Amino acid sequence: MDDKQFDLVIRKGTVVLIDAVRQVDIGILDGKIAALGENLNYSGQTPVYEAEHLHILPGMIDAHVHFNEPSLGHWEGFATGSAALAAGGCTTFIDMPLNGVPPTVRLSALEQKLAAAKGHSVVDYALWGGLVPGNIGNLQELAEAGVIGFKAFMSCPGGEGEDIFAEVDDVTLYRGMKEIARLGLVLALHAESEEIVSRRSAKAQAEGRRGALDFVATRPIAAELEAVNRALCYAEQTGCRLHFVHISSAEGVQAITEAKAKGLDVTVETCPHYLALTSADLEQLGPVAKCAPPLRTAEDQDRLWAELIAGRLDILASDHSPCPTSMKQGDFFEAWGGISGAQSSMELMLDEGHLRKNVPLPDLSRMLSLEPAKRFGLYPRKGVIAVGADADFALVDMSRGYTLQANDLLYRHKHSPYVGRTFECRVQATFCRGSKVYELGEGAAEKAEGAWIRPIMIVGGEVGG
Ligand SMILES: NC(=O)NC(NC(N)=O)C(=O)[O-]
Ligand SMILES: [Zn+2]
Ligand SMILES: [Zn+2]
Repeated sequence: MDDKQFDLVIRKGTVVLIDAVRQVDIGILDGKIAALGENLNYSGQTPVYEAEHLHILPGMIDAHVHFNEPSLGHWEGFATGSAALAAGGCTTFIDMPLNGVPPTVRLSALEQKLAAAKGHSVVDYALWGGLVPGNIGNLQELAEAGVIGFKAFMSCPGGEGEDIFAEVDDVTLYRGMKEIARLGLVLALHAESEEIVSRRSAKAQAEGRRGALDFVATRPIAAELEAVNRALCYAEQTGCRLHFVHISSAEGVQAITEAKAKGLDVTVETCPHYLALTSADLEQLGPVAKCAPPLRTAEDQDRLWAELIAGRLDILASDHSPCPTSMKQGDFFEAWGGISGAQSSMELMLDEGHLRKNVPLPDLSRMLSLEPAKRFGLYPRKGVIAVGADADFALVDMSRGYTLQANDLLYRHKHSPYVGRTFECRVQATFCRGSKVYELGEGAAEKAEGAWIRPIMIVGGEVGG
């Protein structure tokens, strides 16, 4: 008997590999991919999932979500947020250090975050720490505990209360970068100039200009570009590795691409909403589509697509920043800034990118899974379909169209700018470490067995994590 034994075989799916798409069987043992190949041998008792009509991609690694626990679980929590991600083909997320209270800016807060997550997430997760004025002395304890990197805001993130996540001043940013360089981690930046944004915003509101396009005009591409260039200047001086979150413009991508050519260790993320929605949609849909940086014009969006198609974007992430529906109504300046989109990221990118624009599946998968895994120390365990990696997959039906209804959403609050949108493909099932965490028609798994993943990294020459 040379039959290999597996816990599960996923049979005859069209599998997206790093540089090819092939119809193969996947043999899974102990949560890992144990074999890949045409017509694997296995015993008659082995459970089989028939995937002949499905594409199989590495599970998305969503490097940018805000799940708001502890304290703001009534906005979104690990249970509902992770269920929505599973329904969207995501198998690992990295939770931002805000808008939970306290924000994840010191060890005690990280412990509260971990306690809130434990036993509630259906997919795996890693955590961001935060860099804010006054906490540079806390970065090391957070790094040692296993955060994936640090996040800072160059403009005011919004939110209320005492223990708020504040934007960095330039001195904190510079000194924080020096410390993060020493710790060997990445600094993720929300890059918009507070100076430009706050002045324009105050003026527009004082003059009673409060519509969708008035809001957009307060956060121009120039505000993004100025912040990107200032941060790149500090990165060059400090040697800090940078990751720019949610870059909304081709200009921003180009500045980052030039910095890479100069040898800086920097990566760029955009979000599906900048590729799928425009400022005209914001006018039409209302504050449900409000985010910062804001949605751009159709021409700007075309140029961002051109950057993606040229291979100059590293990471696609949702920036799921949910809130109660009541906070997404009314005035464009007062409504919460943040889009609920986590469930739709992969379907949007497959539909808009692959089915409509012919972006090859391995290229999309690189931005959805491989690059985030590599950048944040999760590779080779995650981010790829290869023998030895975790059995994390999205099974997608590329010919099953549907129109998204609010009731399809598994978020705590069932709003999204994509409700009513028709998708040409649909996630059929999601597996995390070999366990099915979602199936269309059944919903997300009842057992929340997602694990906290710490980065595999080199600190001062020693392997940590
Ligand atoms: N406080 C937030 O969650 N902000 C987020 N809001 C957005 N993007 O509109 C973000 O990532 O900047
Ligand atoms: Zn942001
Ligand atoms: Zn965000």
